[in-house]
Amino acid sequence: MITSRRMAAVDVNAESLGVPRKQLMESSGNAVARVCRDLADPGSSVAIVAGRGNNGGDALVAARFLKEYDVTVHLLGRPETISTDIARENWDALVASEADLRTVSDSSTFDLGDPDLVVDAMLGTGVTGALREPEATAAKAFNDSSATVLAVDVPSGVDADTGEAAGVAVDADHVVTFHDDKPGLGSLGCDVTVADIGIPAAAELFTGPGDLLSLRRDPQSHKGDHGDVLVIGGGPYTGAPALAAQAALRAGSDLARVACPGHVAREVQGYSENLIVRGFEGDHLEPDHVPALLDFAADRDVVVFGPGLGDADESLAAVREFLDAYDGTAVVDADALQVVPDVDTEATLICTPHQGELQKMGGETDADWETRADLVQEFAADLGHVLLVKGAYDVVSDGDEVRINRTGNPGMTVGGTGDVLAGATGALASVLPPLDAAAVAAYANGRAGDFAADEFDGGLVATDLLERLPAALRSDDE
Ligand SMILES: NC(=O)C1=CN([C@@H]2O[C@H](COP(=O)(O)OP(=O)(O)OC[C@H]3O[C@@H](n4cnc5c(N)ncnc54)[C@H](O)[C@@H]3O)[C@@H](O)[C@H]2O)[C@H](O)CC1
Ligand SMILES: [K+]
Repeated sequence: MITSRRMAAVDVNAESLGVPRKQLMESSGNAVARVCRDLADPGSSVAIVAGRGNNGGDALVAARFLKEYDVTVHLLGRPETISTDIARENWDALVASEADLRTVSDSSTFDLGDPDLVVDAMLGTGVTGALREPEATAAKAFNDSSATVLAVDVPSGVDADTGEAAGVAVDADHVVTFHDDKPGLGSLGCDVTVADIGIPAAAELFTGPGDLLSLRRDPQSHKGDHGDVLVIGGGPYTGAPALAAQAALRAGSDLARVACPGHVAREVQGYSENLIVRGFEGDHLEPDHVPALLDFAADRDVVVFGPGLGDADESLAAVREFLDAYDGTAVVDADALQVVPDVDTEATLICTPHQGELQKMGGETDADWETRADLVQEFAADLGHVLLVKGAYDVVSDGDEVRINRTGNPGMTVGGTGDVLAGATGALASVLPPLDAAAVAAYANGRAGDFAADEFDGGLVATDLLERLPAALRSDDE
């Protein structure tokens, strides 16, 4: 099963792998034609009803493949209003080929005729709200006709994720959907064919520019909608919590707070006036601090636990106590990771170990990334948490799905890049599901590192990543 949102991401990732959308449309159209041949005998009449988006484009391709049928193509709207270049190119090819074409400018000019088969390609995953005209009139005509109705990707007017319709929708006999089954189709009671349209498995497995699409902001949003992240760390190290908190801001969090020992607090504040810093007594985290930290964490979206914390027994005991009682979302990094296998927590954890830390947690690793991916997936399932295991190929898994990130470069072995990643993961976990947050953070952190390496090669430092995170999180596909 794949949601519309994930499908849109995978589509862009396929494009970045060198498989353009027009090629996918050709495969989709071919698949539509194959199902038409299963549903209607050669020589029968087929009405292809195409909308102005890519769903319509799929069916315009199908028209070229159905030479042995009596095909009429109805375009809902004027050709100038076709909304994508690839759909328009396929329309133009039909015009040049003198296919039997009708354009429907308004609902009064729509005449379905009496076809044996209707191909519903009015709207696919691009639908918003109830069907407008002339689509609504056309949908009623399909539903009233005795023709077999084949829907392209999803019956027009139906939400592919929920199976619900905001108003009138096409009642299809059969759906040919692309790449993978859609969650909303099962409840419709029609036959579903899933057609492979040649999207490489790599477009789902490897993070890519499509993964950034989920970060688009609602223009109506308010302060706090994009995250309030609390970094708990510092002690032996002072730079690490400051880097993590600044990374949270650069990755889009509205607020970033740091809770750390008092002497660290002064330094962290000195690094950046953008941070809200709270010091606690003593020179490292102790169990006595936990009740106040739990209170402080309760109103935050995500806690990032571990940067610069050190591995004093008392600090690790405090991490254990905190996680035992905490039920929010936490990114766990650095020395805090080693307690994760022993805690019984209600919290949603995203653990960000490098391979040494993974082994310290009881996980296994391997030089071959595919084997490592299997091992990480199994270990994530055992732990019941999301793992982001850092390496030349980062492996992200929630125990069910696996994503691999290939951005990044050897210059990133410099100190502090892991703290940046942990902070960015915290910010993204305020706005995305945990697996997506980890995958997008790994992708953007590596991409920021690649931008920095263009300038500084092996001399890049962690603060270079901070500056480049916003650009690394920006989608070029808008
Ligand atoms: N990788 C893939 O999944 C591929 C999918 N393909 C097909 O593309 C469609 C999605 O195409 P898109 O252009 O994004 O959207 P639609 O064609 O569904 O619709 C856009 C079109 O419709 C108008 N519109 C929106 N809502 C309404 C409404 N309620 N009433 C009337 N009109 C509406 C909007 O203004 C646009 O003009 C996917 O389903 C697949 O079929 C690719 O071909 C191959 C790759
Ligand atoms: K459709």
